[in-house]
Amino acid sequence: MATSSPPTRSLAEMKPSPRSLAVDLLDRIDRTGAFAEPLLDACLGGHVLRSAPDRHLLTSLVYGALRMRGHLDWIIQQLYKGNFASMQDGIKNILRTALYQFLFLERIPVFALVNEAVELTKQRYPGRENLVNALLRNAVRRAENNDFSYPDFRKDPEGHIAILHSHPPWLVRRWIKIYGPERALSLCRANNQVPPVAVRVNTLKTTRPTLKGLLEEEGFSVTESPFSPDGLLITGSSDALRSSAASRQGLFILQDEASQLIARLAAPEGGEEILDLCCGTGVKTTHLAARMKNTGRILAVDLYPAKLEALDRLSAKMGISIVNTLQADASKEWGEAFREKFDRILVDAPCSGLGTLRRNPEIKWRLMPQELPSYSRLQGHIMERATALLHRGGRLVYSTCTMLPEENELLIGKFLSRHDEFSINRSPGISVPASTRIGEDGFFRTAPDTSGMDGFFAAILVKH
Ligand SMILES: C[S@@+](CC[C@H](N)C(=O)[O-])C[C@H]1O[C@@H](n2cnc3c(N)ncnc32)[C@H](O)[C@@H]1O
Repeated sequence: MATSSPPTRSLAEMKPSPRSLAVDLLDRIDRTGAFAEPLLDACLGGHVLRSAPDRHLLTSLVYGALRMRGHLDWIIQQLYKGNFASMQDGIKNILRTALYQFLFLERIPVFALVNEAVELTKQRYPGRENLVNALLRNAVRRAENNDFSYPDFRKDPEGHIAILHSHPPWLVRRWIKIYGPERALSLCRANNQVPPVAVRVNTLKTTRPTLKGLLEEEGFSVTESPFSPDGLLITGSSDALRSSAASRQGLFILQDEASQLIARLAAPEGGEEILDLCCGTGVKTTHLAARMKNTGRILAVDLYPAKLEALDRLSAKMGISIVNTLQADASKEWGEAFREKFDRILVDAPCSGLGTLRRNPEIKWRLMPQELPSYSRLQGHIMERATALLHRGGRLVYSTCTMLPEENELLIGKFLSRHDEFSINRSPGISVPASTRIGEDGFFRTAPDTSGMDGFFAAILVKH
């Protein structure tokens, strides 16, 4: 990919239209490797855009252009005579956002989107506006005449899915091999849908019916989540939800339903000693604490101090006092003081994240297949270290948000072959909606195409 940067302009210097901001954010995502969500939050939080439709358009453009990048780039490459790989990334993003609007959003007049793309190019890449104009007008004309011939699903399922449903070919090939072409198609289709806005109720401060009522009073349309007993699904933008009074009071946290089920699989009880080995910013740690009614103790470990600081802030906001944080590398040897100390351990392992492509579409374009073995290695090392820390009879939950066997079933299979003191807990005593996601092999799985939840995997292990 070309790495040359556009002339730098601060947000303040730019015309604050949703389209120019979308291009700016996409450029930053490409240049810095940042995730879309925090950048969008910061941009929307800065109130550069005031009207709700403009804020919504910005969000749709950033996520849409990322989700459909493979499809959009394929179209551009059908029309561009030069070397697409060496086209400036900023020009690619101008073309992608304009084309995305034309192909996937309704009620945006063609002249408006072409004119704005051309104007933006004039400002940022003077001399290239004719190219952008010609490419966009050509793409619009050919699309209107149904003049693009996409690969046929029966003859070339990999090409069809990769182009039409916008996933990298290597990943489509992997999923076809694992799940077959039909399932790979439905999974990739689902990955391009806008995910539901799901929140987990902070049961230390309120109840699900009470929070539902409060959010409805604030104007949100709310339903109870079908799988997580602690969840609500909200119609509307997460942007508005974040600035709600209920959010400021720490009455909920944004969390996908599948992710909400993981703490339930760990089934912690009040008064226990829990180890959360890869706690991140504490989305699941705070759920564990709530399930324990804020009694007992949780040691929350992560490699990155900034995440632990965020966890401390979240705990305070949610009224949690039983969490201690520790910055450490969970794949390294632990001291004697920790030996068989814990009743339950959660290893929410660092993983490729391929189950969350609806929410983090940038992952599919960033992840390189050659990186996958390093995830499995790290996951294996962290699990090895965890074994000594759990006392006999204790529960070890391994979870990921990915859908590749080497990070999930195969990893646990190898782990069990090395540790006959562990076995899969087949009757973990958890509530019905969560247990329906556990297969005959004892593994917990969710997927966006089968349940509308993110793709999670978990194994509940017990130490004898
Ligand atoms: C899947 S995320 C955890 C998400 C978190 N449990 C939550 O629910 O918010 C995996 C975490 O592992 C952390 N991590 C990566 N390598 C690690 C290591 N060697 N030791 C400890 N933590 C690590 C990452 O910083 C990341 O926060």
